[in-house]
Amino acid sequence: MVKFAELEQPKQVQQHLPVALTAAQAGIPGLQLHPEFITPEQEAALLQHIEQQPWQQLSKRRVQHYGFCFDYSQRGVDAQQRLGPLPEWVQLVVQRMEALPDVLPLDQLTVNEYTPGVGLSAHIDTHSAFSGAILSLSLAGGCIMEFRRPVGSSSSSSAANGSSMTPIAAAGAAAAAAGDGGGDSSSSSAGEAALQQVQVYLPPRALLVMGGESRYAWQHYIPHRKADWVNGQLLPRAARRVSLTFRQVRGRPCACAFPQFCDSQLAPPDSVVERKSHPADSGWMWMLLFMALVYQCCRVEQ
Ligand SMILES: O=C(O)CCC(=O)C(=O)O
Ligand SMILES: [Fe+2]
Repeated sequence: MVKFAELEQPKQVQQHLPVALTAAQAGIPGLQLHPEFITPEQEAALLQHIEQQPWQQLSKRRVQHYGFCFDYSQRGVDAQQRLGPLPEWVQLVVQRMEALPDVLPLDQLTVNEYTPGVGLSAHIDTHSAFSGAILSLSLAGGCIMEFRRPVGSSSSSSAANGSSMTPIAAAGAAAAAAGDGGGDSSSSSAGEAALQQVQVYLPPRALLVMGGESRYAWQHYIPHRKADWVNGQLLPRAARRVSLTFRQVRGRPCACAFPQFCDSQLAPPDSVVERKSHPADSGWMWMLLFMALVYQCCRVEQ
């Protein structure tokens, strides 16, 4: 079973930050943004097909899975459990996506429905679960998607001058390593680490392609809020945003160029991610034990 890394979101609201409307403005290597990738008619047809399929209710949003099932308890997919090919009604779009640079043949689709106020926690889609680029097609509504990664760990300098890139301080950056459950920033051994953060606006019908560094080294997330500030304009979230996330399920370990973020290339999580604090780990516990010992010794002396 392969896992899906999910991390805490930064707490601060950043209304003042510029929001990228194009991939060039975002400046994240490997990121592509294709506005109006589909027509309003194609969007309506996709929504109609989706509406005829059964939804799985999660705590805050509804989802559908095609190709392979996504196991939320494990935050991963079982590559041995194939549901079947992607549905007929999505094939035309899939063919166009597969013609884009960096996109491998796609065999897994997750449909997410977000209502206003609902977002998605920060994560890097698990390296060992999916090969190559991750694609997200937005339907019905738009939202800001935010990207972040620790400053100074970039393998490419092309990101440095991105107009929408802002260094911020946030805790627990090292937990971005693909280990699961490393999101307790207060217990991270990395302490406060500087992050680069980029906000990208995803309008309906736009296709986002996360390839290369943007897929393997940057966390992405959707803030849980009811409106987005986009360059001075407050855009209320639509009644719903439906996203189609396309991926290729990986059959073998990941050998990407970002081992610090790669669960295939890291040692088992216990040895690299600081475990959550246990009472016995605290200095106070040892101090109490020591005092009890001294007390016992003193009593024996008497
Ligand atoms: O809703 C989206 O656009 C992104 C979904 C996503 O990041 C994911 O399913 O891993
Ligand atoms: Fe994702």
